[in-house]
Amino acid sequence: MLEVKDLVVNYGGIQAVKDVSFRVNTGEVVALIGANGAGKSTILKTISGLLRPRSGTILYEDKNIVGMAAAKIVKMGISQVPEGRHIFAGLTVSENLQMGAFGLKDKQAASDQLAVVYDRFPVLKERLNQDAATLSGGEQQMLAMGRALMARPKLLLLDEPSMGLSPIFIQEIFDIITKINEQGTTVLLIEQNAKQALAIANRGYVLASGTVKLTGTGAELLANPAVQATYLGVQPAT
Ligand SMILES: Nc1ncnc2c1ncn2[C@@H]1O[C@H](COP(=O)(O)OP(=O)(O)OP(=O)(O)O)[C@@H](O)[C@H]1O
Repeated sequence: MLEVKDLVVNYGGIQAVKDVSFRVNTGEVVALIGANGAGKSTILKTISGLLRPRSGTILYEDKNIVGMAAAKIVKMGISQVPEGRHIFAGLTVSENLQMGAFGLKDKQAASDQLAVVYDRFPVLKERLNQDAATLSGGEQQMLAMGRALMARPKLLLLDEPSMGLSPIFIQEIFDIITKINEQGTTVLLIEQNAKQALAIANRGYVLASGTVKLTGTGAELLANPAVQATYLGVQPAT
């Protein structure tokens, strides 16, 4: 579905992504993990069309989407939930969700999809007239995910969905991601919470300093001593 090849992204003189290649197959959950500053968010923003790479290709369903406008990329089936959620704080829950449907062709499609989103996130239905700013952190994350789902994406990009959430909510968010995937949406997830991300991922890539250092199935990476020592806080055996 998605093939990123030899991606290089700079911010002025800073090379944030040095030479990254990876792929996401239809139906998978793929996790990109890595420390702060490894380049994860930059990669997602480049796929979404918010940043232009210096070089490299991003093939989505066999078309190179580099240089396409972000709105066109959404219409092609890629939606991103940004880091920090970026919900519209002055709008209600329902207004936020309707904003996510801007690319859908007709009102009926939008209202059908709204029903799907309320079914997936009952808490949003209970609060549809509440100002988004007054939602808890976990509810805001659900709203941001619900808004991205309003566009009926084939590929959902999630930037640190567990950030700032309590442990019980983190588990709930990962369970929801699994359910969204089981219902047919392919997921590319970036996370610092490597343990839970790899636990739900079919495959993962470990990034450091702007390049891919390791790849494998979620289970292989969870069992890898280097990943355990660096990202999972496991002390090496002596
Ligand atoms: N707008 C910007 N201008 C200049 N440098 C930037 C900008 N955004 C990111 N960078 C730099 O690019 C590098 C990669 O940042 P990026 O946000 O992609 O990392 P990340 O892996 O997502 O980190 P985190 O987990 O902390 O969000 C960092 O060194 C960062 O300082």
